[in-house]
Amino acid sequence: MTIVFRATQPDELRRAAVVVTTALMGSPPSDDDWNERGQASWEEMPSYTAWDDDRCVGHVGHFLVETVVPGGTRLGTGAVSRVGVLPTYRRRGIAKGLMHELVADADRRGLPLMSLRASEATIYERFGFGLAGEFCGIELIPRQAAPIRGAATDGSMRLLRPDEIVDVLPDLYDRVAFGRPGVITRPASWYRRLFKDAIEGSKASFVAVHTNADGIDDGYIHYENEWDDGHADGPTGKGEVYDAYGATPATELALWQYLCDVDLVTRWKATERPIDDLVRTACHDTRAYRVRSVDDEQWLRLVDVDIALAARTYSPADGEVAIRVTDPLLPRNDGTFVVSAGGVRRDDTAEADIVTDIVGLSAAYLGGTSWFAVTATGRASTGDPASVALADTLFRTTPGPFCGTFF
Ligand SMILES: CC(=O)SCCNC(=O)CCNC(=O)[C@H](O)C(C)(C)COP(=O)(O)OP(=O)(O)OC[C@H]1O[C@@H](n2cnc3c(N)ncnc32)[C@H](O)[C@@H]1OP(=O)(O)O
Repeated sequence: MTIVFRATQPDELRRAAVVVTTALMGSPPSDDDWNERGQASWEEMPSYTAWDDDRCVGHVGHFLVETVVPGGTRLGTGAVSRVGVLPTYRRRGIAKGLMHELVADADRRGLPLMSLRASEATIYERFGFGLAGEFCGIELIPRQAAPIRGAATDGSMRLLRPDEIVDVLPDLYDRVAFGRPGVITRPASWYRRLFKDAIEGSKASFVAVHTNADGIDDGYIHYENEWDDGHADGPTGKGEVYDAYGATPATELALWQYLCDVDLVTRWKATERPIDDLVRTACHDTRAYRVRSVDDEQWLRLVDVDIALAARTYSPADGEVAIRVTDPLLPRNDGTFVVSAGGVRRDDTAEADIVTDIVGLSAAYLGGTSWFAVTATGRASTGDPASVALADTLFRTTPGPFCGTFF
């Protein structure tokens, strides 16, 4: 059997979609789904397919987005998605061949980063991805949580009409959502998917916008609520929070104060919140905020180490640390990078304080995984624990990384 890997052609997209939905145990797109949204979202994604003769058997692709890195610069990113191989073709190196094509594609396009959400956490390190950020699932009991400390009190909230959402949100998201490293830009075409129920009015799904005292929209919250008839204390309201972005911490907290004031809801949940969520600290009673789960969120791969390291800022610290990196897939990245508060220089002759592979560097890059953890777990080595402490000071970011968008 000879498997051929090649860039997916426009007339092959629907067959690729069937392969991916089969692999991910979903339903293949209906004609309506495909015509309405599906085809367009596949067309905007550069992708590769694997072929056994004329049978499509595997697919990988990446959306072209930007990721905020520490300091606020946005770097071009291949947001990897729709990875799937037919059950009858697994464990023969097909995903490997496709991922190698995709990494090379990102490199050719000049994307300094690749990023993904993994179906299983054991798959992607072999392609250079490191776990760069986690999220937590939480529950919030509004009556216990309020008042939310630090919430802005001089603004106002308004609910968007369903027909306003696609017009208002892209610009608002771009203005207010980039407060953390790891946040990504959202292509305009994603809004109909991300806000489907609020746009169609098919559920009690809402977007509420915060307007500050100067009359400027500076935050929004996307949430749903419903009756919970199965609650032990009798019927009560419950709700789920999706996006909650404010241009300032005070605005973000005002969004949560708003949720606490929504009548009838006795319990909010959110499946994706930052690990260092300010909301927890802001609750009148911090036990009103319960962490229910912690999971891997953002897997990152540095495609161009020179550009990526130069693009981020570093925290104040005395001294410099030399990090030697190896990258079997992209040997151009092999080298020694000397990092200080002032920036980075490449000096392949420098004596290394820390030696790691591209996985270790990618994990530590956004400041979400410590060099201490990378070293202690064998992904990096050092003869000098003080260098590891210095690297952690330099790479630390506050607030920590969070993406918040599933793709
Ligand atoms: C970003 C996203 O889209 S996440 C969604 C990923 N897709 C899915 O989970 C759908 C269901 N699964 C699948 O379609 C396939 O099993 C895939 C895509 C995960 C793997 O495809 P395969 O063609 O079987 O992988 P392939 O044979 O190339 O394996 C490459 C390596 O990954 C390893 N590997 C593959 N799948 C897994 C897994 N699920 N868990 C752990 N290791 C795995 C293989 O052992 C192999 O290791 P090696 O290089 O050290 O020998």
